[in-house]
Amino acid sequence: MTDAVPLKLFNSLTRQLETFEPVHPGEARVYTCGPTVYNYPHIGNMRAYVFADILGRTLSWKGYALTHIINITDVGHLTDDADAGEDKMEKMAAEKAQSIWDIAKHYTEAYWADVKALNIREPAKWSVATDYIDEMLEFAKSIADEHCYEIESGLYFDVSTVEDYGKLARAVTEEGEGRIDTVEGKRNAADFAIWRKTPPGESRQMEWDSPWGKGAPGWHLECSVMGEKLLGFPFDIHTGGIDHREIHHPNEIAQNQAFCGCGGKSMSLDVATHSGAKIWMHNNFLVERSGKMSKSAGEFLRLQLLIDKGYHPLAYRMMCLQAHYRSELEFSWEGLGAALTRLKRMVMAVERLKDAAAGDPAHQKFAAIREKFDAAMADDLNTPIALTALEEALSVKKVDAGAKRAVVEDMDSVLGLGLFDLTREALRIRPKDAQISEEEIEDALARRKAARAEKDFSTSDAIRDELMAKGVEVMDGDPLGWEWKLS
Ligand SMILES: Nc1ncnc2c1ncn2[C@@H]1O[C@H](COP(=O)(O)OP(=O)(O)OP(=O)(O)O)[C@@H](O)[C@H]1O
Ligand SMILES: [Zn+2]
Repeated sequence: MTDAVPLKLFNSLTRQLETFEPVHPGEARVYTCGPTVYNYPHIGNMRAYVFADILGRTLSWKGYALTHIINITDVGHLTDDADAGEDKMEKMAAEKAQSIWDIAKHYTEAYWADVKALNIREPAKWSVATDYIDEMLEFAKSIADEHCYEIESGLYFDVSTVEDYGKLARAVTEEGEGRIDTVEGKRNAADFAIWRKTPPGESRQMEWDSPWGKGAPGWHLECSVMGEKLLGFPFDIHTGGIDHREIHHPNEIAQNQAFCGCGGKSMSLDVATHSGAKIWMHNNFLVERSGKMSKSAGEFLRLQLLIDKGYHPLAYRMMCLQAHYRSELEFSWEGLGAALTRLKRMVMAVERLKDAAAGDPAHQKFAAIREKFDAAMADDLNTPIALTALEEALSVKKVDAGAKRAVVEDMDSVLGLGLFDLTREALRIRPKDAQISEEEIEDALARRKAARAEKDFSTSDAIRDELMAKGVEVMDGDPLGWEWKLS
């Protein structure tokens, strides 16, 4: 743990790097927009949580007492973020002819499995949107008179009642009108529903009574309310994917301004605390050659697919860390393979340290490397550079193994690769469609080893060919000690 270099983070609201100064001394309170649990998360979604995890780990490492909240959206997120379309949860439940609660449970558990596999730390709380309906109604009531109006489809927020609406977004003012579906009776194109009424004659699986009739809360309201209830306004940092910078977060900010009573036209958003959170951070997208990875588009890449193809999930975490969170990252299988190899090398180097008792991380041989690591993380979470510092630490020669272990463990507590829990064997996953089991491979390799020991090279070669025919390539003298791979 170190606080040598002050932590600087990029605030999307001011578009500047800012030194982190906690609202409550010694504490860090972070809210992360969580998944909408209508489907499996794709690996692009998981990039958002790897990023939030790195942020949380860095704050802990810098010595702040962290309270991290990630919500689970189980109601209210429409198929179009800009306030149009159907509720994603209702739609999936109808398609699958299942209850929304079952859908939510299934996909929340699937998301948690990915969280675990990627070494993403558990937040202080997973706040589930439907557990906060009463609080949402209270929040909505408190801003309704001054900032909202009721029309047939629901209670709408009038964005012209707050100063600087859309400051966070880069595109809304130019594109807003064209992108946002018009709803009959809306005063401004960017106005959004904070309560959606159930249309007459219809019933929804999820609906609650409200002063504006039976219905369901708007997605933006949910995050404002859970952030306020669990962390208190203002809290330190609000995170999400870069798409949230355009609509979801500007709308949250508008509600927060209204709630804080600072929606009056004289209050500018330059006073950071009026937006509910001091710093708004956004990770860029994981993209495919064809564009942004998205599950709405049909086929998508799940973490489980990577595992089925023989890639350890932490290879994907490594891939994420190799890019800065604010850069786009293009997914490719080659890139994932390279990330796996890099992880393997680290795991092999760490294997030699496993027997050493952790020593003094302040050993002078590591001083410059530790400084580099700290400077990288403090520079808006520059994980690509931090990874190289970790590799440099691993390659320091003729040094006390205990000191090296302590330094590496400390760095890994920030990067979260779990190097001391991984083994070479654990990293070698047999693809699901492989024709041969791991035991069969190991057995063949043992027979081959025995044959070679007896200088029976024809048997040894025959076993190699036999394995090759089953898609397994024997790798004699592989510098990574891999022994075999699937060809
Ligand atoms: N391709 C991507 N790369 C990185 N982050 C992403 C990507 N797509 C979505 N996100 C982020 O993932 C998080 C979870 O999003 P959510 O569960 O609401 O999915 P979604 O918006 O319905 O997904 P999709 O847009 O793929 O249909 C959000 O923070 C969102 O900004
Ligand atoms: Zn949110």
